[in-house]
Amino acid sequence: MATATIQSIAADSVTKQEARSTTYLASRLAAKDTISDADFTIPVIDLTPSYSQSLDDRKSVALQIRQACTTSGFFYVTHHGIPSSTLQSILQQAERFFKLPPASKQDLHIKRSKYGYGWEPSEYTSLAGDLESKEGFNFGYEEGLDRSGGDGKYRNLDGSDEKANLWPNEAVIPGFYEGVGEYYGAVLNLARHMFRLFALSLDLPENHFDSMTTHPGGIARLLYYPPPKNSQPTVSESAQQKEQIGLGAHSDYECFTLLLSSTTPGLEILKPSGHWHVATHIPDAFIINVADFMMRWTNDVYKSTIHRVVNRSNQVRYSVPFFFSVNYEEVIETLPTCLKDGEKPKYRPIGAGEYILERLNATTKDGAGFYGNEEVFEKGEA
Ligand SMILES: O=C(O)CCC(=O)C(=O)O
Ligand SMILES: [Fe+2]
Repeated sequence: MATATIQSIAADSVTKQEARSTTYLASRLAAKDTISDADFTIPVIDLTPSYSQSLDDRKSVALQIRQACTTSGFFYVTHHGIPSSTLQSILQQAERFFKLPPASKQDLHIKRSKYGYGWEPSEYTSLAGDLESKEGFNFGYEEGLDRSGGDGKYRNLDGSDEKANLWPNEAVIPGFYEGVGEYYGAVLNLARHMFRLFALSLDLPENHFDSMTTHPGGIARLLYYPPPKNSQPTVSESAQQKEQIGLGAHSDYECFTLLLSSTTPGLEILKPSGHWHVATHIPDAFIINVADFMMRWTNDVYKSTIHRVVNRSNQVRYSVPFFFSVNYEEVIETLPTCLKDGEKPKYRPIGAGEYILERLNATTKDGAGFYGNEEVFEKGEA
């Protein structure tokens, strides 16, 4: 089993330090990982048995999840129950959104949000100091998007209860909210199902996380990656300076991410050797990866792995990550099943919303956040 640790983070260190994106990234890159590239696989997990009445069938899927989460931290899922038409239609909504004239997107600018919601123009936000070519649209959980109807208790990342999403006007892009809602509702259901499998995979009762995901954090993004401006981009390491970064190297913040993308490849996952693995596109599959909050919760038993996006093709790439968390007011402590006899937790208890907001703001200049800020990172200071 891999033994990567985040060396710079002591048990009770403040998360402000941990959160700083370049510091965090550097510490993760410096962490020693004992698995080899040969053990670094991104398995394809067929979810069919996870819907079986038999607990043993469900546990067989959980075991595969555990294997992936303790090594590469990434896996594909197929036969997840979301119709292909729903997947295609959210990618079409993304295409429609990004084709809107910039003037229609200005009202939704991310600088109008305290939580990083709304429209991110190209080269506006950055995860690792790179000028990122991607354009994005971010939104969070709201009850209207939850097929379970929710329980009326949703709170924003900072505990407030105002409505925080920034939606385009229906007249500007008719059917957008409904289309996004169809997808969000479906992926939220799948995420709750996955959490039950995660519970089994961690030797916990299957319903362990259910009560923590009744009005959960669930930030989704529509992302657009233009083809590179350079004429002949190449995957060779020597040509790295020619790469046009779509989304800088990072690990995700929440519990786990479900990623849908168009057929254009671009997702690159950092292997133990330091080389990038270019993820293959599998039609109708999701890529799921462990995120930092889950890594922390499991005392590093589950790995969140660094990844980035570089579009090396001459086609546009669209993607729709969904970052799943628990109810933001939950305070989490290391899961007991992740501690060996006598082992101490590496991390202090922390609130889910508090942690994610700090990580989000840490990607901005002086940690000031996006709200009201015209410039959110120092361009050219990688
Ligand atoms: O667009 C992708 O393929 C990945 C996006 C991603 O890693 C993110 O938004 O955190
Ligand atoms: Fe990511």
